Amino acid sequence: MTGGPALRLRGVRKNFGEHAALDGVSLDVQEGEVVVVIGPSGSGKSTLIRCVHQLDTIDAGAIYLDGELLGYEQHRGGLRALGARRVAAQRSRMSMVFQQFNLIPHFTVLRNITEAPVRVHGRPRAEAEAEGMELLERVGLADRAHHYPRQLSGGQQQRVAIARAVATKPRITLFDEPTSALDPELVDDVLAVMRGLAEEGMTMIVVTHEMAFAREVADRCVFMESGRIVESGPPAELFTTPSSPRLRSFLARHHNAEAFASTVESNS
Ligand SMILES: Nc1ncnc2c1ncn2[C@@H]1O[C@H](COP(=O)(O)OP(=O)(O)OP(=O)(O)O)[C@@H](O)[C@H]1O
Repeated sequence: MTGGPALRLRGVRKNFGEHAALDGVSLDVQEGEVVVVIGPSGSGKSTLIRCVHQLDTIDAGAIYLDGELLGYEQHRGGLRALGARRVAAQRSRMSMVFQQFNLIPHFTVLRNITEAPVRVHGRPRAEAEAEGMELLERVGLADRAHHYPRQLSGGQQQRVAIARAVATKPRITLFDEPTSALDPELVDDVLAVMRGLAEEGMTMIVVTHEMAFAREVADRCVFMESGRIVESGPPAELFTTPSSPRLRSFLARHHNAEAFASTVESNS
């Protein structure tokens, strides 16, 4: 730990062919901060956190975790890419929760959670299991510890995936639209688990279309468009007095969609 931000992005660029999915993104995430990334489809939100987690390599700029450059090292006055083992070691200090929960089907719920702490972080199994049970308690699934993923609903599987992500005590947890593959009635339980982690001071970046979650839980909201951060700030400011016209029209579209959904709900 450095006393600086937990995560720092400077001028990050990611190209897919001719197209810049990230076009010079700079962002600091402080320890304990919850940053929620919003923006239209294709604006680069997922690419941003995939680059942080080193699932995608970057084409320019730099990303630092606790002051350590990710993916590259100084070599003969320039930079060279790190080997796979060192990248894996850096990645093991972060966790990511995906849209699709990807639990290992032939492992029990508890084993899904303890596998990385035991195999990657060398924790004694008994200790990892005790902590795994505590985590399951926190996500409301202690009674499912010895079930298999197929015996759980999508929302329950996602809560297990979140417990798995935080079991390694990551410096930062990245969420990529964690509720968008779920039936609407399962979304709230997952968001409640994430809200609990935020209240405990976990450092998080959350990509989501859940505007109420962004408004209520984010310390800072980042609005992206065309691979750039157009505006960022505390949600109370961003949502009430957006300065960019693009953010204003994005919020209006979402507001209309939410108002429509609540009318349908109250009429049903
Ligand atoms: N593997 C890939 N190959 C080619 N283009 C890609 C790839 N991944 C993303 N892109 C492109 O990069 C841009 C940013 O995509 P990204 O998935 O980051 O957007 P997003 O804001 O997360 O969108 P959504 O809200 O729809 O998930 C898009 O134009 C997308 O088509």
